[in-house]
Amino acid sequence: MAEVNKTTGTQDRLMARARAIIPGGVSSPVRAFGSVGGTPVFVARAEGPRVFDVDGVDYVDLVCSWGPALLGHAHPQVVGAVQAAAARGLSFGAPTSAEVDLATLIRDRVPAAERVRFVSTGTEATMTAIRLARGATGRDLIIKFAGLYHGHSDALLAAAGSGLATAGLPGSAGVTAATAAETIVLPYNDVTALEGAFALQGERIAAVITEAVPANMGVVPPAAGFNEAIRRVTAQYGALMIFDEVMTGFRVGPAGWWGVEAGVENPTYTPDIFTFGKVVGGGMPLAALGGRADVMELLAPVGPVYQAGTLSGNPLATAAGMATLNLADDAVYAHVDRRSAELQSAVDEALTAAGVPHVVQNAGNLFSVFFRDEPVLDYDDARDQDTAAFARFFHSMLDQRVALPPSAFEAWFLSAAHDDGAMSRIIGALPAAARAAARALTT
Ligand SMILES: Cc1ncc(COP(=O)(O)O)c(C=O)c1O
Ligand SMILES: N[C@H](C=O)CCC(=O)O
Repeated sequence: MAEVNKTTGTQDRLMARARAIIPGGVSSPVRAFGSVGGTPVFVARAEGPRVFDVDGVDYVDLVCSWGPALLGHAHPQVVGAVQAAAARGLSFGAPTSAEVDLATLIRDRVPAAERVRFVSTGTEATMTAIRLARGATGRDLIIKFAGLYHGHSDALLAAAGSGLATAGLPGSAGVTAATAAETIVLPYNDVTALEGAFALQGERIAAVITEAVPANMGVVPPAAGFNEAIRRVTAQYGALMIFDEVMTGFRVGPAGWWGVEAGVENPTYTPDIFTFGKVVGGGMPLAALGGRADVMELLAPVGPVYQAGTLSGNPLATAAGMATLNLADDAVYAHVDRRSAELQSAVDEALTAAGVPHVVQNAGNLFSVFFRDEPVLDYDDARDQDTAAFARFFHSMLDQRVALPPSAFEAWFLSAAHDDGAMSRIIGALPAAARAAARALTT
């Protein structure tokens, strides 16, 4: 096997070429290693729990394409379904039976998604959900929570998590003051702030959008009753509840976080609109929104809320999504849950042994590690961690051929393909990484 070469050679030459033609060298900022330093790993191929760089070095992958690879990379049946679809044509710009089948499968798993519309990215799904809520209510304002990320549409970039949290940015240039003024940002897990915002301007608020479980400032589980409180307050004021399951949908369980927390049979709460992405497209560009029939039927061509997409419902993407959801049975979720619990304990043990302040937080199989010793309840807490210690931890893991998300603000992802071999490499790497983090402690 090739030696790891993290500072010279192919990766650095590629990054130099990339920077000269692509801003920052990357197609999405969080990949750029900006907060951890060093050169990003250029991936040539991936299989099961591993990615292989352009020099042929393999890494056990805890990024999993930021969530979609629930079954592991290049699952033969998923790849086969995509190949078969490709042979029939790449894109038609016309309806297909595969879209109907996938929409039906989504509704079978999440019955509250009474109607489903396909788009290509999570950003489009949440952007459309906001427009739909405004169209349904005739109101302008929306509420989002600080540290939560819903993609990069103008309305949703204020105090956003993910790449903005990683770079320490409060929002984005290029968003007009008028747009920003229509987004109210509240602290997460704070029912009093939510009730206060509605008491002040409830008749102007179209929707509250929330991640089912925030996982873009690290994983911050909703406090008991918080999602129910959003449902209660929005219903009281005639606003809609948009439940962003782009990250959690079909990953934390067959019916996403809603299935885990509210239950599918007699749900304790039911959002008006759900957004899905990542796993639902099986690694291809596909996302969706779904929800109450009367609200969803406001979308064009039935209703007055316009939304469209040349590649929406693309046949390769629907084939990948269909194959993935068909394979994602109870055994897959049980495996990912078990591996996640195993890894959480091992990280905790290694960091404790090295004397590194930390807290491991999870919601189902979704988890992340904060380099601080107090629980994280909101974005202020999440930002109050030792990111320098994380950077050292990250690079030690990478040197030992384990690829973590290159940010202290992202979740770690496992898959059904993470077998004993993959787990033993990860767990074996943890003590040295924890000692490296200990040497970097700034507090
Ligand atoms: C919860 C959540 N919503 C929306 C998005 C946006 O999805 P996409 O990157 O596909 O636009 C993401 C991830 O990027 C996400 O994690
Ligand atoms: N946290 C983001 C999505 O969930 C990371 C993906 C990206 O923005 O590139």
